[in-house]
Amino acid sequence: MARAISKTGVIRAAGTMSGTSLDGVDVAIVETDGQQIFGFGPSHYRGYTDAERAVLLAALGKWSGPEVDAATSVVDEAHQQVLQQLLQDAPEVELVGFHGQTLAHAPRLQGTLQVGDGAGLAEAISRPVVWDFRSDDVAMGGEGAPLAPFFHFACAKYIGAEAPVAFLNLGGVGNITYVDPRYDRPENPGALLAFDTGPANAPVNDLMQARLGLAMDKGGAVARAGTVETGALELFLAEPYFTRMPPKSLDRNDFSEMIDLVRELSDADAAATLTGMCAAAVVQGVEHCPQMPQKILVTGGGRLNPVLMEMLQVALDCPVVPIEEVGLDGDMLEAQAFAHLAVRVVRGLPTSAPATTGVSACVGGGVLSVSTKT
Ligand SMILES: Nc1ncnc2c1ncn2[C@@H]1O[C@H](COP(=O)(O)OP(=O)(O)OP(=O)(O)O)[C@@H](O)[C@H]1O
Ligand SMILES: CC(=O)N[C@H]1[C@@H]2OC[C@@H](O2)[C@@H](O)[C@@H]1O[C@H](C)C(=O)O
Repeated sequence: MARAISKTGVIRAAGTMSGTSLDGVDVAIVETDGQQIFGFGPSHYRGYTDAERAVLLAALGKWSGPEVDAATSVVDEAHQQVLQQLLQDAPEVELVGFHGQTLAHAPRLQGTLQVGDGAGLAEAISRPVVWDFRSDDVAMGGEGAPLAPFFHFACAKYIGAEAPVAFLNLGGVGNITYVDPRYDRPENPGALLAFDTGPANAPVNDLMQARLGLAMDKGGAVARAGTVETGALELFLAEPYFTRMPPKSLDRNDFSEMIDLVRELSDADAAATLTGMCAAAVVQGVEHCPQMPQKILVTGGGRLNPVLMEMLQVALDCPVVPIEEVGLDGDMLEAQAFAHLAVRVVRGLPTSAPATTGVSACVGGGVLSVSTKT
């Protein structure tokens, strides 16, 4: 017999995220009724091994075939392991939101692909699992991303924001959510505006890997020694993506040719220029906001890069701070988002809106798979 999910009240849900940086799987617990956040629980992280990362990298940009099957197995195994670990600490978890790993994203063409078998996961951990969060949005004309905005709205209420704030996620790709907390619900027109700002850390990571055999520019040390090459920056900003009105979204490798713009530069200048491009894309993005947010709360690994944070602070006319400043967890926010969204799905609440993904009407995506075990 399947475990029933309570129809009202607070649910202790776990959410997972395997992001575009391909570093590993985050899992985190949120206590929520799908609208309000009541608290946060423990979290875990399970890194991918080099061999696993190579399997995922080989499948990036592919829609089917043996590479995708191999990547799916890696994703399934890593998620089962990290969730089994979490459930030892928190057996009371009632529901799991399983994002999976995005391998390809072209919402207006082939669609969007997040691999991972939610039905298999539900059996493996004996919990109901909500997964495939993005397909319904894309089917209704949306970008399928970003999806964290409805959670950001709840976070803005949780931290007691009274004026518009922005959540800026700097992972492999950057995305921003403008939240006006004076509205009651995230689906109210005017409450949210969200979109991907541009590439964030992925190009710098790719540069570090190709030139120095490093996974990232830790602490921005390489960029700190260099100078931004303005000609390359201007060419980058001439990309039509930046003048396109939001909502809009990107695939990890949509800007992979950026690396050509810095090919002739020294390591330090190339790193500084790619970091400057990430910052400039965010600055362009902030201009799309209805008004300057009172604060920009930065989440994701980019908040740990002081060079990037300084570039943002110099260019933007409002405080740009790590999200820890308001008591939230910048490493786990995306995993927490999918816990919250899973609860919204089982409660029949929408997970995206025209202002967050460009979808034709509010939609509650996601597939619910229930374990057959008691
Ligand atoms: N100490 C650090 N210094 C500089 N950069 C860092 C540091 N820590 C993390 N990063 C950057 O942040 C990246 C990881 O960010 P994050 O975990 O938010 O990505 P993700 O969740 O995989 O991506 P996305 O949100 O696009 O799915 C690293 O690959 C690196 O580029
Ligand atoms: C298609 C896809 O997986 N997009 C991711 C990616 O990583 C960051 C950015 O691009 C964002 O749009 C999204 O993830 C976050 C969690 C989101 O949906 O809100």
